[in-house]
Amino acid sequence: MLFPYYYDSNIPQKLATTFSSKAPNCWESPPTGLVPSPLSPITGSKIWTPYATSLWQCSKIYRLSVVSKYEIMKTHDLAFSSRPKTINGSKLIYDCKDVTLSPYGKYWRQVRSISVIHLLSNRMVQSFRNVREEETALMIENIKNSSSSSSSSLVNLTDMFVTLTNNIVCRVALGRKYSGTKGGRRFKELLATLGELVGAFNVGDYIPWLVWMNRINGLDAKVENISKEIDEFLEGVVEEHVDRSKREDSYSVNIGNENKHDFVDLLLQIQPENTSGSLVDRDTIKALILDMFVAGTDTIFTTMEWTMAELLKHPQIMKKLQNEVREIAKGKLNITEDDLVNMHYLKAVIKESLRIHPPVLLIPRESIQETKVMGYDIVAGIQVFVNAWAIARDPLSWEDPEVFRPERFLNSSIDFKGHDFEFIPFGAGRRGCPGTLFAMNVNELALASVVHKFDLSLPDGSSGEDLDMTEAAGLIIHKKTPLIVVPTPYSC
Ligand code: HEM
Repeated sequence: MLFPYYYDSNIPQKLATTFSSKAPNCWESPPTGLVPSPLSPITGSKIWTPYATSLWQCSKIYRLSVVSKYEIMKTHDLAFSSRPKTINGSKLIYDCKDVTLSPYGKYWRQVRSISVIHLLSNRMVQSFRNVREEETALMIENIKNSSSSSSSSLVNLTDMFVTLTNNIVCRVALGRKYSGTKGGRRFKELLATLGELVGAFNVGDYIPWLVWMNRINGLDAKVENISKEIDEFLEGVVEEHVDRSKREDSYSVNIGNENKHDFVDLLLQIQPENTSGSLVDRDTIKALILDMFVAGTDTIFTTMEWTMAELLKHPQIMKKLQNEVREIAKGKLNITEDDLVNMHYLKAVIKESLRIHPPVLLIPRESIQETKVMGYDIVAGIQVFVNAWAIARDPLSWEDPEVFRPERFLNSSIDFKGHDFEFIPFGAGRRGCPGTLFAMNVNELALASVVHKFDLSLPDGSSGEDLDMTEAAGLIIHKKTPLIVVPTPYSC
């Protein structure tokens, strides 16, 4: 007989970290911390929940995840290569026609490869270099202007990072910025709500016959309104591109020529070839655009925000980074991407930030076939959460895991590319993040430019130790409070 188990190392994270060293080796004993949810027989839900009654059991759940990360993401990567289809995800993202939420299969392979070829490949990412450099220079100018125009010289750095990432993704995906327009500002707000709703708990996913409750508690109405507004905005974007393409004489891809064609242009080019049973229909185009915003903007600005917060908390690390950046960029007005190649400490700082503050606790996977994990039979359709947060703070893999110490990456080959399973902020395997290169290019340039151009301090002379490092709840774990700083321009 097959028993479904639900591996959840996410509950409760901090407790689990504290007690993990006391956990017995779960290879030797059955994972008693994982038992069927007492509700399962009543609800008929396929998901069985952890039923931890003691701290010891919590720690066992955690240990299990430490071992099973290889099992899930390497040994049985194919078996766990799908995503659970949720009610909110289906309603908000065109029936999960995007890359992130679509179930494993031919369609997912096709849309993932389209997104990589037309936006996320090394070649495409390099071709957007001018966009990154222009937008970063603009952000630096804005920081300078905001600090001089406000009497208290305070600057909301979180806002600056949000605008930067939004503008970059808008320019490369949609061909222009929308931040100055009313529609663009509303789209930004809608994306924030959409992010919350995609990750929000929907009782119908777990207890299907209680789905009616969403009509009473207002969730259904909220989801419908948001998806309608987002669809109107995206329709407008696609129509604008269709009109433009009709006017252009030649409609060939020209990556070398200042990205004459953006992501939407390229998606529209694919569309006519597949008229019957088209894989890339209008909804797919809108879903893929949305995917790039949902997966690509918050994750990037969150990394910048946490990195900067840790630098403010650790002035010696900030100084060491500034010395590296200012030495390499000596005599230059602006940092270019060529300068980044030799900024080894910068790369170590960002890695350490991703280790201690991974922006995503990994998106759930779902089993597509019967498989045996660690001696346990798992049926198809079981959700699995791999907790990147807990894994990257595991004392069995990391010395002083709670300490922010970039030096640990300096003489180490450990990278985030999905081969070193103690550090997987971008996931691993078939469903690993395809936007890693895109994200790191934006992150490195922005962070290096800020520390190059400014000395930063906290308002009212407060010290880094006072900085609020509380994490906000949600799919993307950003800082609960925005990062407000006092920037003093540094004369290069
Ligand atoms: C620091 C920035 C980023 C982080 C930390 C991050 C993290 C992740 C993680 C953890 C996953 C799930 C991996 C798994 O299940 O194994 C993922 C998936 C994904 N990411 Fe990212 N990501 C980042 C930036 C981006 C960017 C910039 C884009 C695109 C513009 C992007 C597009 C995607 C997509 C499309 C998927 C779904 C892949 C699939 O299911 O096949 N990400 N990301």
